[in-house]
Amino acid sequence: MSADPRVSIHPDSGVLLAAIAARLITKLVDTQDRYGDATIVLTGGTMGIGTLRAVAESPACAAVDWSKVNVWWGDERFVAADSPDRNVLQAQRALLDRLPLDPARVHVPGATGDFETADDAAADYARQLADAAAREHAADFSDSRPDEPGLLPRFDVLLLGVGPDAHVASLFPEMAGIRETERTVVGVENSPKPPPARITLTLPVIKSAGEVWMLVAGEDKAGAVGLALAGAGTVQVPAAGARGRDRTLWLIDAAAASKVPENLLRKEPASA
Ligand SMILES: O=C1O[C@H](COP(=O)(O)O)[C@@H](O)[C@H](O)[C@H]1O
Repeated sequence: MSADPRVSIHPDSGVLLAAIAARLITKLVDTQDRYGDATIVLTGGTMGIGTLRAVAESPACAAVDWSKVNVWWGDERFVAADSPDRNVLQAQRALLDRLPLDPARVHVPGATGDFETADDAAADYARQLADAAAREHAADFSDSRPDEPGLLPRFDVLLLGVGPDAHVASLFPEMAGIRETERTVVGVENSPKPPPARITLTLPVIKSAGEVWMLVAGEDKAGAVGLALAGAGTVQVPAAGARGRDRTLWLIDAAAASKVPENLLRKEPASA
């Protein structure tokens, strides 16, 4: 089961980032109230890193118990650990370095110094996922947690940027990664967007998240957003397939919304 997309449009990218940060902080606080901890899957790119900067700037940032936040990445560029291209490094500089995170809860995809190929790093990240899921399920057989696919931890909110070609994470149109249905993580060796080698969660994993938030700004993304929301095929338009089980929220600015189908544009704001 997955939730149909809801669209929330903000006037420009500055307002959008502030709104996303406010939603995210609220989501993490609410989730910690319910479960004691909260799990977020981060994304790189303009909006992904911009969101982290906006969280860092928010006075409400301290409302979250960051020591009980589990952090994952939806994708990573397979480059040296200290490369400025690393989504992890950018996220650390934008926000994570200044938070009292528990290092055991921060799950970092591998870099070139540690693994020979992107596939090797992907296999390691898949193991990290499976280990976390095993620990989570062993600790909590009982109660209120929703049913989970066997090999995955609970993802409360998974953030995704969208490329002008409609890629999400490092799942690119027409490439092998977007067709993957068995593995949780795959290596990418020939990404059309540099750098060419990457590690990415696959679509079934993205769809296991409770909430998937699509963060998009700019006119160059309008075509991709319009196609995804019009229900294009997932292999051609990966963003069309990214959905959460409970909520799929498109948080976009007016420029990115210019080709959204009329029937999806609501007068009232999307419900929280
Ligand atoms: O390369 C990547 O691109 C996407 C989208 O980035 P954007 O700058 O066009 O917003 C990003 O979500 C992904 O994490 C990243 O590796």
